[in-house]
Amino acid sequence: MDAERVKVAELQGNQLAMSQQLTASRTQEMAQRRELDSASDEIDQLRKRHARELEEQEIDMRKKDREVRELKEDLRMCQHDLERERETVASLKATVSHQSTAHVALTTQISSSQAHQTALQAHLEAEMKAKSDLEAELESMRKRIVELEIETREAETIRRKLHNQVQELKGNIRVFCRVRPLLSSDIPTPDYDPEEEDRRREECKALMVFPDKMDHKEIMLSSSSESATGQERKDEWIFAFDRVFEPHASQAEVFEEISQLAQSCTDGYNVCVFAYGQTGSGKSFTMEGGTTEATVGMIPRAVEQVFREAEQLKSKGWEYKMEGQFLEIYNETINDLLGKADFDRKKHEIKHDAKTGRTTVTDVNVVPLSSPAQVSTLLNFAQSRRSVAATLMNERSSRSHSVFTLRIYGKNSLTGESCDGSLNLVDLAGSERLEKSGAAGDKDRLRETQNINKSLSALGDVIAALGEKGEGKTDKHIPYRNSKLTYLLQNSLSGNSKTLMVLNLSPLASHLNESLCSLRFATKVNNTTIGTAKKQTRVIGP
Ligand SMILES: Nc1ncnc2c1ncn2[C@@H]1O[C@H](COP(=O)(O)OP(=O)(O)OP(=O)(O)O)[C@@H](O)[C@H]1O
Repeated sequence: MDAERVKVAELQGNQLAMSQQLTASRTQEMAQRRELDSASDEIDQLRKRHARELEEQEIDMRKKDREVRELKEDLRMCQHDLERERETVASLKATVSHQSTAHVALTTQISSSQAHQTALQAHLEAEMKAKSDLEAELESMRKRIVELEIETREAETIRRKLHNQVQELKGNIRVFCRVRPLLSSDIPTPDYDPEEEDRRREECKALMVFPDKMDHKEIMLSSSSESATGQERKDEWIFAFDRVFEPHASQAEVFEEISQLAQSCTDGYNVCVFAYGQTGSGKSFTMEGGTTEATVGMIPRAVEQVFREAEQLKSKGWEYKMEGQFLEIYNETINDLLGKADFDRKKHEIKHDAKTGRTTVTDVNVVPLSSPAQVSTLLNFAQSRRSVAATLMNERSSRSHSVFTLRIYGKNSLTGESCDGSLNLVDLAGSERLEKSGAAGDKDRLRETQNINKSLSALGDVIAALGEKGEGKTDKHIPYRNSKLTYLLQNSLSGNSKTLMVLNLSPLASHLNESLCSLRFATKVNNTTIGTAKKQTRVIGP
């Protein structure tokens, strides 16, 4: 039991200790509970603070998130910008590299340009120097030109005088002889026979010979006949003229010899060119010619030459005015070929102005001319009027004289000189004799032929009288009034006028006698000189 009591005491001591311990524990627990409470308060506070802080942090976080997003966006934008900038940089780099290449090239170019510029500068300076030298030279040339122009004008005046002297030395009356070729119309048709053609050609060759192969001044005609005693008789006639043109001579060759005379017109001289010969001998062909360049005749060529000459003389101060008239003399009556009516019925009178030396014909058309083309229109017009007249009066054109006159008035504004010349181109009526003309039984034809013969012999007489006057017989009467033709041409045949007669011949043996008559008439003219040295001519024959 003691043990028990001891035990109980022990237990009670344990219990007390334990109760003390419990109290202590309780105190401790209380303290701890207080501590716990304060800790829990503290925790609450901490929690609250933490929650607040958390909330603040969340707000902060959200703010930060937004900022991050914004920053990200900014970053993205920046990256985009950066990318773009990079691209720009890359392209700029490429440009820069390109530019630097270009720069290098440009630098090279600039330096070469500078070198070129330097060279150009030097060249320019040299050119400027050359220019000023040239200007000085030009100035001296200008002065020289003015001097030369004066000299040229003086030379032109001298040339005119010399040209005139040359023309005078050649003779103020010249005669050319032109034989036309044998034509197909000369061979009889129908029943054309080539042997007959050959025979005629041989006959022509035997009839006319041109002995002077150098100067072409002679023509020899020969014929053989049987005398009464049965002996063969050969006759030869040699004629010499200023120029003889063989059948093959072209219009250009003939004109070459005449062109000098055309020039005299622009120098203020009167020139007459006559075509003389029997009908069909080639007078119209020589004067008017055909329509082609090769066949065009003396009238258009002379007119062309006068216009050309006038144009050239413009540079020497000459200004020309030209006018033309075209008349026909038929049966001693003047007809105006440029008249308006089909057939000229007006009465025309010839008037000479003693003061001016000008000849005018009343009531005729004088056409101002400014170009050769106008002249050819005028010739065609005259030709058509002649054709009308020809149908009205059988073959009239060959039975009348046609006179184309080109008047040329010139004034030189620089030298004060003036001139007044005329070019008369005359297609004379056929020169056949009465028996050949078939006029014997025809009264009208007889009158025509007598008039033609009268005017042609009047022309011969005037020329012969002019020749005598030129040889010293100063009081010699010149029978200009003996025919309308010579009266019309009075002023163009007298003084120091220049006359050319183109004697046209047919090559046919059947025309021998007509040809001889024509040649004798032309020889009479050729032996005449107006005021200057007489020409040497010879005629041999029966
Ligand atoms: N040199 C020549 N070359 C070629 N044909 C020519 C030549 N001369 C004249 N004829 C020709 O001869 C023919 C007669 O010539 P043209 O009419 O000129 O003679 P004409 O003497 O004027 O005659 P008419 O007195 O009848 O007017 C014409 O057919 C013409 O073409």
